[in-house]
Amino acid sequence: MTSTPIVDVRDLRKVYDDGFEALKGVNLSIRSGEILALLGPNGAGKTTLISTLCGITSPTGGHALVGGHDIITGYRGARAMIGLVPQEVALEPFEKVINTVRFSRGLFGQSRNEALVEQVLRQLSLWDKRHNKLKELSGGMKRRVLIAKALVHEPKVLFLDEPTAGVDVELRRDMWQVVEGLRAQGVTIILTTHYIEEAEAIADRIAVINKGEILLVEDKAALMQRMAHKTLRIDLADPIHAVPDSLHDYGLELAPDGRSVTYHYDTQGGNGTGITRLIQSLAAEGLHLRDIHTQQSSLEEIFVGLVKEGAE
Ligand SMILES: Nc1ncnc2c1ncn2[C@@H]1O[C@H](COP(=O)(O)OP(=O)(O)OP(=O)(O)O)[C@@H](O)[C@H]1O
Repeated sequence: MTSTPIVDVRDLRKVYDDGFEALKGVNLSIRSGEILALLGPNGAGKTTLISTLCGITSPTGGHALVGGHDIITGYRGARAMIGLVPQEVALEPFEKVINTVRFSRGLFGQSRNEALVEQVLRQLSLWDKRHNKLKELSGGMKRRVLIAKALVHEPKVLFLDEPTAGVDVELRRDMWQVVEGLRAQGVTIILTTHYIEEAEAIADRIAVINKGEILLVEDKAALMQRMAHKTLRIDLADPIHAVPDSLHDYGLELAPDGRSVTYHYDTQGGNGTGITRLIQSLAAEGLHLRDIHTQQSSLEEIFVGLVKEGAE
């Protein structure tokens, strides 16, 4: 089933004034109601992509629609649907929490809605601090204020640029809960992160970006499935020319020098890994083992591999 994406990015390009090509034809369809994690190393283009979709930076090529509104020709319509929590904490230090959140609604031309302001502040555990000045808040609370500002105009699509950069583990988990809660309300969430753990914890899908190009967009569950895949390399005491017929069912790969065989297995398989049986079968064939090595393809490895490939 294909439904219309809430954010549809087609061949989006950005060349900065100094000639730097930060987005090299990005294509990305974001589904309504999903949490998409945009994962990439420093300088990959994550902020540029988000800023472009939010109308802060102008693209130099391509198109993007947010809720069916073109980000350039339908700027107002697109912007009205979007909430942005920027990476940098830029708040007026002497302003009170509740006022800064109220003003945010006004900025979008929306009428006062005290009930909503209260709801958002409570949701982010800021209600007790509502009369505090921003300079009196901790770093983590300031980040929550940024989220409150983004939420108070009831966005359908929320961009979070590195929401948990530099915050402690506990607050990171709180933030994840906030994000989950928003998703439950039907908000589509796009978050950028360096933390693979964060993408693993909350994303429905993961997009990997490097050097201005999207390298992969995949359901997290499918990526995790790949993670469950492991390989076992068995070094043999004496080289062999061919895998004995009796070992055929294990699907072993023989190294070209005949000194090792590789076995693939799944840690989530229902019938165990088969390793014990394999080792017994090797012994029954009179093959002696010199060493064994296991390897797991983690999301981290997939990510590092992709980024390295892209660099070549
Ligand atoms: N105004 C600008 N002028 C020229 N180059 C820029 C400008 N803004 C960003 N860049 C470059 O574009 C590239 C992408 O930057 P961007 O901030 O989008 O990356 P990012 O993926 O968000 O990185 P990080 O994880 O470090 O925040 C970088 O090489 C950066 O130096």
